[in-house]
Amino acid sequence: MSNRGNGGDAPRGGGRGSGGRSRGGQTGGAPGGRGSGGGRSGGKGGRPPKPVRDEARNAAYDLLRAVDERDAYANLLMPALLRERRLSGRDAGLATELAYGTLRGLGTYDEVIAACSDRAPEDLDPPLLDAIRLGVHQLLKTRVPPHAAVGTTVDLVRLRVGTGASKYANAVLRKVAGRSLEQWLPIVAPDAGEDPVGYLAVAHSHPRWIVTAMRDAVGGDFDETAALLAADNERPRVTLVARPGRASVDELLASGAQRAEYSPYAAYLTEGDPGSIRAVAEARAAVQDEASQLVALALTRVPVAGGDTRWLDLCAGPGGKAGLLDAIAVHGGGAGLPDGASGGSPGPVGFPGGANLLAAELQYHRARLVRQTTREAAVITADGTAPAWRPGVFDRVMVDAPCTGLGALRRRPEARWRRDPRSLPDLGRLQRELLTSALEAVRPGGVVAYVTCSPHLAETATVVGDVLRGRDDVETLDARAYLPEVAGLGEGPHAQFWPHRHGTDGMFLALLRRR
Ligand SMILES: C[S@@+](CC[C@H](N)C(=O)[O-])C[C@H]1O[C@@H](n2cnc3c(N)ncnc32)[C@H](O)[C@@H]1O
Repeated sequence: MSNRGNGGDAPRGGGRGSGGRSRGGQTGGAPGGRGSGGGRSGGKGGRPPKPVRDEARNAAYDLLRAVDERDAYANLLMPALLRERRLSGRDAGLATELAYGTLRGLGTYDEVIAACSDRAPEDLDPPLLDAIRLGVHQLLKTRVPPHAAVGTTVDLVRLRVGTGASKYANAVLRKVAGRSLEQWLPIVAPDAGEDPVGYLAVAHSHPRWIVTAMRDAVGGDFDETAALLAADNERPRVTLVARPGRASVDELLASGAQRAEYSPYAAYLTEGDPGSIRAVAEARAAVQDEASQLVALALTRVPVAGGDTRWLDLCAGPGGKAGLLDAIAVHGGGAGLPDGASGGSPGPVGFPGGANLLAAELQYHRARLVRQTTREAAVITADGTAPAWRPGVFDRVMVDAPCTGLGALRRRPEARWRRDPRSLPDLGRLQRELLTSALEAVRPGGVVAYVTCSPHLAETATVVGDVLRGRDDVETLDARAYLPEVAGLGEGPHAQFWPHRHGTDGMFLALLRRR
């Protein structure tokens, strides 16, 4: 992530350049006096002590380098890296926290580094910059003691980058250690009154364009935007789904999970590896965000007159929602739930079962993943905009459209720096085509769910509004009415989940009935 898009384009505060570099661990005493960070200054005129290799920090560092050098996806690479290094338990937790936290926070950290260095972050050698970021994260966002944060980082730079670079890192980090994050922000962030977007971008480490999009999506409120951005920097909880008729929430609870707040199929896993739970290993249960479960459930709850046997998932890969829809279609929404109850949810579970799902996915390898999450569904590799089916044959259609994924930034730590606002027009065209195709595929009286994992208005209400403009054959339903267990879904008629309100991904749902 040496080039992190336009995240750092906020005007810098007065601190830039105020902390001139000094060498060899002699930083001249960092102001603020937070213990001055310890660090490695070496013996009197002698050689510094032999660097110690810290496996957790090395793994975190290697992840940062892989994300920068080969565009690796952190959440895919990290588990493999931990296995390869034989890191488990606390070490695995530390490596993951340090790597993900650094990736999330580097928009803030680069501003602090800029204030403590005579070179702009973009002018530093990327391997050195990543190591310094790792050190800054420990200093400003963790309870790692400052001397350990500086010392382990300096050792890491000596081992992995070079001795000269380690002196530079030492000098920068000792300056950083002189202040807390709260003390740095007024120095490095723009004034919140003059440039609220710039302030939020630096304070919460998001590119400006995402701050603007989130602000618009929450209705312009500064504090709510700040809460949303802060939630993006939190580690998401692990939520499991018990696919009805295949597993039960009680089975997940017996495996150590906790009852969830909203979805009747959900349980929260607060510790441990989901893969070690038998129902998950057997694909009867899975890891699935609660909002993903609820938008699928909402589609199945809408009453549909007449036959209700043919369902379509138009964008099914990798198969999360298809896995749940397939189970509900076949077994019914109440299967596996206690009699007359719907888990922790007061909402009805609705559909009685007896339907079949067709799951379509453009990419072959993703269609193969859908086959692993479903049991009874027919899975095809197909372009949803050029249907392989006759029009008007489906009773329910899910279109979970490709999008920027701005609602899932918590679980993809580097994503905010990779997403590009220039992708919005192409995505918007595809979203409109897919929704139009879904409305053609559904029969009169049938229902379509349009879903995105993004709250960006250009991908949500605007798409729905544009597609429906001039059409009198589609009724917009109040999606919130089919999610009675969840408050705070917005002004309607569409429903918007939020990380800061619901602890879920920022999932959008529109429910549309063909007349
Ligand atoms: C947001 S993801 C769907 C996630 C999925 N519903 C789930 O819950 O796991 C969007 C999917 O649409 C697929 N896609 C993109 N263009 C498509 C098209 N024209 N027809 C069908 N699928 C398409 C992408 O490959 C991607 O797998």
